[in-house]
Amino acid sequence: MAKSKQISAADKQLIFRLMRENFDKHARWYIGGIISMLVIAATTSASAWIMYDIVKQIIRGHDFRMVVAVSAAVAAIFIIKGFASFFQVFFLSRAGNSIVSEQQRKIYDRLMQQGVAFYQDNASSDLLVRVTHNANAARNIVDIMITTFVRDLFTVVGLLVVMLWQNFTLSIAALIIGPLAYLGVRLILKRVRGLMAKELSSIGEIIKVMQETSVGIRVIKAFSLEGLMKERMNKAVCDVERRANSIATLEAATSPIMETLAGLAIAGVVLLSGYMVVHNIGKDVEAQLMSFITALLLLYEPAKRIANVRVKIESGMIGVRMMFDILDHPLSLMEAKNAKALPKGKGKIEFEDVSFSYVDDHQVLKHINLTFPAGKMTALVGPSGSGKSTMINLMMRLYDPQKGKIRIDGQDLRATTFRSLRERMSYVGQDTFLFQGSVRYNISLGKPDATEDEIIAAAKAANAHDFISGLRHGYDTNVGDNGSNLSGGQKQRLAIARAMLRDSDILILDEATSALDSESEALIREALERLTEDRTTIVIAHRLSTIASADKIVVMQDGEVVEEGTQKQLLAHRDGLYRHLHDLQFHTGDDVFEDDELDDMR
Ligand SMILES: Nc1ncnc2c1ncn2[C@@H]1O[C@H](COP(=O)(O)OP(=O)(O)OP(=O)(O)O)[C@@H](O)[C@H]1O
Repeated sequence: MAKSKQISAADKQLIFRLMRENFDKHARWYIGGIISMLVIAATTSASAWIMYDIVKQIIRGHDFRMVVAVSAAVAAIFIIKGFASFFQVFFLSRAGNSIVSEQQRKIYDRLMQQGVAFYQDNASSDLLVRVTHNANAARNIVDIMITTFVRDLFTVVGLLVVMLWQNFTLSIAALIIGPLAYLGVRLILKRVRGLMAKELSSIGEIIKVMQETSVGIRVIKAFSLEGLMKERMNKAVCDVERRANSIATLEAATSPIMETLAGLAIAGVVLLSGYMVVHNIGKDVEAQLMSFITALLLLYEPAKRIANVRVKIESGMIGVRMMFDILDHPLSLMEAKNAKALPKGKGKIEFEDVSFSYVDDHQVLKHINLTFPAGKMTALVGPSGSGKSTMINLMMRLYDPQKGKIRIDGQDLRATTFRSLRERMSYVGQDTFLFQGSVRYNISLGKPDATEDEIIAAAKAANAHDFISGLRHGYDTNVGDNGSNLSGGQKQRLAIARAMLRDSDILILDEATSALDSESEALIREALERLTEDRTTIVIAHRLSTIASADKIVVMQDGEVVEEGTQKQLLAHRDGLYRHLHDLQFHTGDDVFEDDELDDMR
């Protein structure tokens, strides 16, 4: 962490970058805001200056017209200042709100570019804090920088000119407190930094507990984990409360320091000026002193804000740093500069000597050489952890293999644009994810410009139309949070309808392992048969029916392909792994096997 003495060079660069990136876009608002602030600074100084004329006219004035002119000037100064304050807020809040939305868009765009690996390394609660809190921190820093260094600084300079002009000796006496105030604030800075970082991580923990509660509520209830969750939440909430208190105390601690110093300075000035009046030193001394003391009193607030600016910047910089961390985080998966679209083809997929590991010391796939024939169904089978899902992850280019090549219709995936690759594929997974919205919306995600007829045809082909028609609002029924208003089998059929609508020539299917009731299972099986027809299909197969209808079966073990062939060929291998897996399932009487299918297989 940087020393407390100065804002670190890295932070200065970030602030500069933040200002540069945001100033151009919102120049109109900022220029309006800056002009308003200059007017505020000028009118504030003028209001101190005019005290001289007020006192002079009242005490010694013989010309009533001058008195009228002075009072008109006073009114004008205050009216102008009032309008300038309005425009300052008007312009700066527009710029500020626009910065927040701009930064949030930028962060989200960057997150969208990141590969799956990034999301595994970063907790979603942490990302949430970054999108919500940190974008606001960026706005605050820009606001603080501009108001402090334009409005407050110019006000202070204007008032200092008034003071020096009115009485040089008193000015020097009063200004001795400046360096003392600076020393006082420095003491506070260091602690604020550490506390802010900790407070943010506690806020992240609150969000994490809340997310886990919402997603895992069934498990929490079933295992009576309410107490445990409450304890976690309580701890996080207390941490935030404690740190917020400490930060507030520290920020407030600048007040007694500043008030004491200001009190001493003003008392000193009163003493000195009293002496001058008593001994009649100087011309129009009373008028001068009124103007001087007004300027000194007006100086206090902006000077305090300037002295405090580092504490404020320190607090905000934690969020800004976190924001730039995300914006500058290298992309885990990049599209090649000269990437080409994947041309329409039959959908043949080849793995050539592919090796892959998620983490350095654990190789998950080892030298895979394999072809998935175009227009045919290939089933991947093998024990849990053998690498089946990883094969699919690589095929969709969610990760890149460390070694070897994957080609679709002869084109290397690394030389292919993400969009064209993903457009050629549909994916139906074990856990169907549904987005907040209607049934229609969720199906249409397969092809956003689909017509109503196409959506209904896809739902019919997926055996989903009947149940959808029976829902309260038919296709307009809201599916709830991640489809919570639908059953597992219904959700799966919606996913199949989505893939039907997409009508891509490669289909990737991760079959559900969880048991469905037999009617649901039959409907899904029938829908899948329709979906997989004449498509290159790669399926992680758990059901015997799927394996039996596959054109090719690939058996995996410990990241290697140990057998491949048709069902018949593999069963003929008495000592083969497939034969072993098959016998194991058969003898356990797993209900996914049906007698007639087993007879067929033999
Ligand atoms: N994101 C990840 N980070 C690190 N290791 C992972 C990750 N995903 C999977 N693995 C590891 O890679 C290996 C292969 O996992 P994979 O999910 O491909 O197996 P699988 O055959 O699909 O298993 P299952 O049938 O249980 O789904 C396992 O040892 C697993 O622990």
